Parts: sequence; structure tokens; C-alpha cells
Amino acid sequence: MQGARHVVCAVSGGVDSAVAALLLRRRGYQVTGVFMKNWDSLDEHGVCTADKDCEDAYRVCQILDIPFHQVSYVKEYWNDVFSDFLNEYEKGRTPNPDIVCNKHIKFSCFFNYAVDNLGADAVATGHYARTSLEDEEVFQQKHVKRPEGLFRNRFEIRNVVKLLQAADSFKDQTFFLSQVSQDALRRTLFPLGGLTKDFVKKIAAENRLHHVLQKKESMGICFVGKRNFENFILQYLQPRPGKFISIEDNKVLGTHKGWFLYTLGQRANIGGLREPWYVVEKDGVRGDVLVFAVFYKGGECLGSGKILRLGPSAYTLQKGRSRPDVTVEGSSIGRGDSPGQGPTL
Ligand SMILES: Nc1ncnc2c1ncn2[C@@H]1O[C@H](COP(=O)(O)OP(=O)(O)OP(=O)(O)O)[C@@H](O)[C@H]1O
Repeated sequence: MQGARHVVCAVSGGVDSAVAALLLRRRGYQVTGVFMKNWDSLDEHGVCTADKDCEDAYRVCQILDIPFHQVSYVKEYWNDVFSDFLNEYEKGRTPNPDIVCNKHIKFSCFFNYAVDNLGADAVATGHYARTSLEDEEVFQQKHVKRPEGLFRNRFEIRNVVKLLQAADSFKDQTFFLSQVSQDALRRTLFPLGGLTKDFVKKIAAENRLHHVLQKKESMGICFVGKRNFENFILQYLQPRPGKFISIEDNKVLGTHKGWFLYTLGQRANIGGLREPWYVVEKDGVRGDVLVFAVFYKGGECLGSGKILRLGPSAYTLQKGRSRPDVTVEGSSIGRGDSPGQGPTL
């Protein structure tokens, strides 16, 4: 008889991954929990909660009666995610580090550790997302030989795993998973993909997971946490004060601490001004800024890319002037507020 399927679940100390691990156990799988330490709390004046999160993750595993492991990817996170994030910011781009973290840390370092060191048949996370594979199909994938070299083999081309949006559209996290490799995606389970957050909380409450229910939901970029983003980034990059200038009449509307803090299309809060103003150009590095380009076809997330240039702003269009359409380069992503109707800077 075949032994129980071994699923290694990334357990963060939050409610989502706790319930994901619980549901995997209920499906009869052998489950192992792994906590990743990605950010060194000693660097951050005690604000980072990694150690508390690790304790919470350990307690989850105790309650579920599953083995617990802790791994540190602080070095990898610094080199592959944070350094890249700062470099991109210096160039005037505004990448999303959580997308890069999923690609390089969770679905590369953690994935390889789970498969190679812990002998996982599949990995799982508490992300709200789905794939086109049933559990049993995921377990079959372990016999697939990775293609060597640049070219994908016939199996890969014919068996593309689709990344699909979660049933709970408010919680959908496919945006952040848009650069996960096919290799990792085909061996991943997302137990929460079909559930709503409210239902997940209810399951946690019914299963003695109160300690994770009491925690505040993680919002925004993981290493920034609840801190002010501008203050955080200015600890690492030199401020470069400048002016906000209206595109309409070149009037100076206010000042800022660095053009790299703004994303093209983002609403800029200018002290003393009530109307919404949106960033259409940044001086310093011309254009070349990343914002919201993740591609969807219906409920399927196709991937993501850098936006190198924006199309014409509403103001430019009204003036009959035109600029090039959006130019996108495949691979990474940005962050910021979405542009709406209103004056532009
Ligand atoms: N430090 C960590 N260690 C292990 N797994 C993690 C860690 N951080 C995130 N994860 C995994 O990635 C998933 C998504 O994390 P994210 O922080 O984006 O969402 P979340 O909704 O706050 O999840 P959770 O409630 O489980 O913390 C988590 O559910 C978990 O599986």
C-alpha cells in the first residue's frame, strides 16, 4: 500500500497558513511545518516580529501535532530581494518585493529545501490562489524530469499549470505569485484557494488556534511592516529633495524628499492641497518606472512584467499631445496606488 503523501507547509505563525496545515492533515496527508526567517530582527530596532512569529508557528505545529522546522533565508532575502529592491528604487523604479520574495525565497529556497531535504511530495502555503491541478495530479508531478538547458521539453509545453484567482476575490494573492516558476507551481497546493477569509477564521476558532486569530493581518511589504514606508526607505537611500510641478502650468505645488519614492500613476499627497494629483513623469531617470503590470485572462494570472513607459495621461490626451503606449518588459513588478481621474503632475 502507498504511504501517506508528505506535504511540507510554510507556516508563518499567521491564521492562513495554520488553517492550510490543518486542512492538509484532514485530507490525510503527512504534514510538516516550516517557518522561514527572512529578515533579521536585530537590524530593525526591535520592530520586526520574526521571533514572535516563529514561536506562534511552533505552537501551531504543536496543536496540529506535526513536526516543525525553522530555516533562515536572511542572507538570501538580503541578496536576492532587498538589495534588488533598493537598486531598483535608486533607478527610479518601484518594484514589489513580495513578488520577488515569492519567486526567489518561498518558491525557490523553501521549495528546494522541502523537496530535497525533507522529501516532500508537494509543498503548500496559506496563499489565497488556485492552480489548474487537483491534489492527486500535483503528487504525480514528482516523476517529471526538469528540462536541462534553455529549452522547455514537450511535457512542459503541453502541461502548463495555470495560476488561477482565489474564490475570495478580496483576498486573492495571484498578483504576488505571478512570477512563481512552473516547476514550483506544479508541485504546490493552496488549500485556502476555494475558501473565504471569514470561513478560514471560523475553522481556526473551532480548532484551538486562537493565538493566531488574535494577530493583526500582515499588510503591505513584509519587512516594512506597520512602519511608514517613506521613513523606512529613507534609512537606506539618500534623500533627494525636489519639487512637485504641475504639468499644466509648470507651477510648483510643493516639495518632496526624493523622486524615487513615487510610482508613475500613483496619487501624490501634496501638503496643503485637497485635490488628487497623479505622478505622470519623474525627473532624474527618464521614465523607466515599474507599476501594476500583472496580466490576467479571465480568472487566470498569466504573469507579470516591468512597465518601462506609460501611455498618455488624461491631461496630455485632452491637449491632443500623445506619448508612446505602455511599454512592458517581462519579469518584475511595482507597487503604489492606482491612478484615477484628476489633475496630473
Ligand atoms: N515567515 C514565514 N515562514 C513560513 N511561511 C511563510 C512565512 N511568511 C509567509 N509564509 C507563507 O506564505 C503565505 C502567504 O504569506 P503572507 O504573509 O503573504 O499572507 P498571510 O495571509 O498573512 O498568511 P498567514 O496568515 O499565514 O501569515 C503564508 O500563508 C505562509 O504559508
